[in-house]
Amino acid sequence: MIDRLRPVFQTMPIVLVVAVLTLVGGWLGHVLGTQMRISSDREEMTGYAGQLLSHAVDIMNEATSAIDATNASPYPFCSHPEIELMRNVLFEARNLKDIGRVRDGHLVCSTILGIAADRLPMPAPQIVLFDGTLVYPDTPLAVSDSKATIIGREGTNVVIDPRAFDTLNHSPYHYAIFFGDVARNRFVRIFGDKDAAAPLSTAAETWRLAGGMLRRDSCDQASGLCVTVWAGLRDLDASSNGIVNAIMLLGAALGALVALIGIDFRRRDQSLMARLSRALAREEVMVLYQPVVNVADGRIVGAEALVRWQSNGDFVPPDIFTAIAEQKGMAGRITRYVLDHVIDEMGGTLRQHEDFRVNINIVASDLKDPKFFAALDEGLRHAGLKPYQIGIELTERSTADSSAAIEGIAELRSRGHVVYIDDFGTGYSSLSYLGELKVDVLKMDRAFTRTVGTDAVTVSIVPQIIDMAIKHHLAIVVEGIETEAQAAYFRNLPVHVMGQGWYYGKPVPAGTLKRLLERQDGIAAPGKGRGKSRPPLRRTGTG
Ligand SMILES: Nc1nc2c(ncn2[C@@H]2O[C@@H]3COP(=O)(O)O[C@H]4[C@@H](O)[C@H](n5cnc6c(=O)[nH]c(N)nc65)O[C@@H]4COP(=O)(O)O[C@H]3[C@H]2O)c(=O)[nH]1
Repeated sequence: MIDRLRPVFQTMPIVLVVAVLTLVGGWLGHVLGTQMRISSDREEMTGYAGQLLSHAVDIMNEATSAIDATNASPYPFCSHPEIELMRNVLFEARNLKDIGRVRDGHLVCSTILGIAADRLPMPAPQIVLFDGTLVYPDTPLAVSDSKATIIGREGTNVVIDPRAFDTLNHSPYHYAIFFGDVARNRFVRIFGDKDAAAPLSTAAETWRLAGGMLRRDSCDQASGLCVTVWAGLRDLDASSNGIVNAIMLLGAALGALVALIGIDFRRRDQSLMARLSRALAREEVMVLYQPVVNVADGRIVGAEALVRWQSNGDFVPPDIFTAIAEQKGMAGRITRYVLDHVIDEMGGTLRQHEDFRVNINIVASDLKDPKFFAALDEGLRHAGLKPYQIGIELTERSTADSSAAIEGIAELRSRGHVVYIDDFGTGYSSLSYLGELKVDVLKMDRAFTRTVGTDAVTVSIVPQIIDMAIKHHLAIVVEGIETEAQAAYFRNLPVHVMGQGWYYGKPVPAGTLKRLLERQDGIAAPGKGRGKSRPPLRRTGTG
């Protein structure tokens, strides 16, 4: 039963990660889509309110002009010529339904009524503006059963077409137009929704999101008009649900994609580690040796062991797979593999030449790993080598956990190993930190070597690093020497340094290194010339 369920348990975390990231992506998409929707709704409402206001301004201008033209009539009050004049004025107006003349609070004549048989009383205006303009909103008309807004001044009234805004209806928005004395916050609704609440403020623009409504009020002091536009969020949702849903789906799809890419990366890492594990077990990983020379005379005094691995025919850079192996807890296996190969392949040479040294690279976790220390002891004892013949290289990164690094380094040195700080200058270490770490040798990163012979500003750091290394009694290995100019620069320094780089030799198999050594007197023939170029074995002075 458990076996049958195993695949389900194995795939469950993947399904969970994909589901969670899909939901998170969908939720973010929804939030983003809603924000975009609200901002586009706002934009649309602003445009709509602008159209309403400009139409309302046109209507009020028309009303004012009609009133002025009628009041300027040269004819007797409500005479036939005056009514004729009023009809001509009305003919020119697009949004007015009637023009009438008023005396003592009564309508006496109008373009539609002609001369009223009975004088019709006008209701009290709802608002009287400072220039004497009277506003009668929603007022029953004498000539029909309908109601309309009437504006009057100095004995003339105009009836505004109650359908003047019909062409501007725009679902899902509602609107209302207010008119009055904006500065004193006194106005009445003259058009639009009867239940509309008065503007919340007389500012040029006010937004309110409450009660499931998005509302915009805007007032224009010059014309005395305020426009209020609002819509229910649900109605807005319905009109733009498509876009929000599309963005939400896109977010969900992106979330799922990120999850799948992450899982694929993890699988690749895992399968890379599975392949590395197989390659180590089958001894398919090679160890090459790069000569370390005495820069003064170019003689090989040691070597650095470097791993080489080809997976499915492709070369995998060692810094990449060792870093992944470190994350996956597999780096210790590589270290022990390299150590075993160094002892197997170079043990004879090391026994023959006691002042020759091969360095191995280790990682932070090795410093705390009893298996590593046991393997070192066992390897040295078995091969009959001196501890100082196996140098230990640690990158600056490996020493980030300083207390563990200090302890591990002290342990290695107490056993007689020479400890190198690798790629110096690229990471964490300051020279004072180096003092605390108490290593023996500083390997100056090849980034600094590259600047020698150029105008690069960083070249000025090289003498500084060397000076401070001397002050801390550290020996120096310069990495990445590629040209004669670089070699000459370091050869001519007043201090003795070791060097490593393509100029002296690329990493080569053990057999090739041994042949190089055979060509070199003093190494090829033990005793001959020995001691001419000893590598720095121990830190001197305070160390
Ligand atoms: N451009 C240039 N490059 C030069 C020159 N001279 C040497 N090199 C390269 O510089 C690197 C020196 O090794 P590293 O600083 O310890 O840096 C090493 C080390 O951090 C890591 N590594 C290699 N082998 C091992 C190993 O066995 N264990 C662990 N933990 N890390 C290893 O991978 C890094 C890269 O190793 P490699 O690719 O072998 O690259 C090597 C070497 O091939 C030169 O003149 N010019």
